Amino acid sequence: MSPQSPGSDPVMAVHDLRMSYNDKVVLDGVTFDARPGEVLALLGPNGAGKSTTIEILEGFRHRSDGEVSVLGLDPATADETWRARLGIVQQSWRDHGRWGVRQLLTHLGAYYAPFSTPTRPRPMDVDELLATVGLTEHAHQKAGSLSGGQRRRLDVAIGIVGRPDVLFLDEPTTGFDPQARREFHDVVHRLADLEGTTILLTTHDLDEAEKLADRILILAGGRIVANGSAAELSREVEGRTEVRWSRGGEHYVHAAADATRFVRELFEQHGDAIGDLEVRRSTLEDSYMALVQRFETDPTAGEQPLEVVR
Ligand SMILES: Nc1ncnc2c1ncn2[C@@H]1O[C@H](COP(=O)(O)OP(=O)(O)OP(=O)(O)O)[C@@H](O)[C@H]1O
Repeated sequence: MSPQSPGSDPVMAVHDLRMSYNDKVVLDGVTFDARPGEVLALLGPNGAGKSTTIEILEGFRHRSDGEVSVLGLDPATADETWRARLGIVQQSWRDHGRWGVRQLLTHLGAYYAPFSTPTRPRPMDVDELLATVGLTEHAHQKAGSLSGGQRRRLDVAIGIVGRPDVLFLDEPTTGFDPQARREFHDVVHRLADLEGTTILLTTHDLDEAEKLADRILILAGGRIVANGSAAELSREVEGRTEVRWSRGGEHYVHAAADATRFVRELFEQHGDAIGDLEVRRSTLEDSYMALVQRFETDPTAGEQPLEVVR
C-alpha cells in the first residue's frame, strides 16, 4: 500500500456529516479524510450507516448536513467528468444477466473513453481486466449464468473498468471463495500501489480489513469512534495481549497490558522452568469488539475518536 504523504491534499474530506431518514438520525457528525493511494476500511455493526456514508460520497444520496468533498468537488453537485473518475461497487447491482461478460465490460468501458488522459488511459484493456478479476475463461458467458462469486468478480470489474482515481467498494468480497478473496486483495493492493487509486471499502470480514487497509474507521452510533491502523487500534485496547506458558506440568494464561515486561519478569522469576511460551497479540476483531462495546456502554466515547496523528 502506498505510504501516506502527509503534505498531499485529501482526496476525500468529510466534516461533521449528518444524515437522517425522516426522524431517524443515522449519521451524527462523521469526520474523516483520505489521502491519495490510501486504502480505508469503514467498519461498523449492521445498520451503523456505512452504506449511507458511501452513497453520500458517491453522490447517490443527499446528506442532511455537513461538508463533503471528493476529488475536490461536492458530490451533491459534481458533474459527469467527476463521476467518470469514480469506481463504484455497490452491495447489489441491477441485473445485467443477458449480457455477455466481455460484451458488457466493452460496452461500459466505452463510456470512459472521452475521459481518458495521458496519465490515466481509460478504459482499461478488457483482456487485462478479465485476467485481473479472474474471468478470462468466462468472457463469453452470459452474466446471468455466472456463479454468485463470479458475478461479484464481474461487479468488481465494472467498478474498475474506468481506471478510477477513487474506488468505493461496499462489501466487495461477499460470496468469494478463499482463492478469489486472495486474488481480490492483490487487485486492491495493485490499484493502490501502482495506480495510486484511493479506496474506501466496507466489510464485515475483519481479517480482510486488517490485510487491506492502511487505516480503519469504526462507525458506531452515527460517529467515527476509532480511526487508525489495525496495530494502532490494538494498542488502544489495553490488557488484551494473552501470554500462555507452562511450568512444572501446569499450564497458565494471563492477559497482560505490557506483555514484554510481563514475560521478562516471568523469566526473571522462574528462568528455565518456563516452557511452551506463547504471546498472542489482540487481533483487529478483539479491538473492534472492545471499541464497539466501549461505545455501547459509553456513547460519549464517540465524541473523542481514538485518532493517531501521524
Ligand atoms: N432509504 C432509507 N430510508 C429509511 N431508512 C434507511 C434507508 N436506507 C437506510 N436506512 C436506515 O439507515 C440505517 C443505516 O443503514 P445503512 O445501510 O447505511 O447501514 P450499514 O452500516 O451499511 O449496514 P449493513 O452492515 O447492514 O450493510 C439503518 O437503520 C437503515 O435501516
